[in-house]
Amino acid sequence: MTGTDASLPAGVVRREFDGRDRLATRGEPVYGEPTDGEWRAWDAGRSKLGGMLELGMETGLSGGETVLYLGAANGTTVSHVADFAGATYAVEFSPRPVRDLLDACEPRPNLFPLLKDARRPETYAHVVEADCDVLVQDVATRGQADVAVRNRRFLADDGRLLLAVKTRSEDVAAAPEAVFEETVADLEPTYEVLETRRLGRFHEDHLGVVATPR
Ligand SMILES: C[S@@+](CC[C@H](N)C(=O)[O-])C[C@H]1O[C@@H](n2cnc3c(N)ncnc32)[C@H](O)[C@@H]1O
Repeated sequence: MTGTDASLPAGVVRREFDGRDRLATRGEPVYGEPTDGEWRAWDAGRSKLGGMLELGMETGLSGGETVLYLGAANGTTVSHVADFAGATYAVEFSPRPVRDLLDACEPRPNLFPLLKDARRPETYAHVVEADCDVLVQDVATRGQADVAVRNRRFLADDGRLLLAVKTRSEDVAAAPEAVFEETVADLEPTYEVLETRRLGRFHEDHLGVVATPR
């Protein structure tokens, strides 16, 4: 059974895998996820964006968007994004996961891997197209708000930032709430924050943020 859900982008459905209702996209499998015909389960426990969609956050995604994805790792989430989006630029600075990312890119002509540091957007500004619709960020590094601010230049004025903030990447000792507040405060001059939600059920100590450029 496949169900469409108005809050999900076109190309993302709810579908039953092994008796469990899961998010799914259509594409080649990447990380050993269950498949059913051309559908592949999107494991929200391994994907912050998947968790944001599962929790019903208003991501503004409708399908077909141009996406800049920061912190692509080995392609788990960005491969699902490329299954429903348009041109998808995947930035990752660690060479090891990029080898797997290249495999995920092979059957996806709209997915472009960039072995780059997301703190240095000037190093990929010549490749990424202007006015992206969506900036997805999951870098799990210190200075997550600063990375989002630096990459604002790629977003259209009415675009969306979909950010996963990991508290322990900022300060292992600080209370998660304090880190979340500080991160949102650092975003505020550059972005209007539309929604925040703890991703707890899927990702401990992570905050999902939806924002739009000011
Ligand atoms: C939590 S993992 C990302 C998981 C991935 N988003 C997914 O859901 O499939 C964080 C990734 O961010 C990468 N990263 C951290 N700092 C970075 C930076 N400054 N530039 C690019 N990538 C970075 C790490 O190497 C790591 O692969």
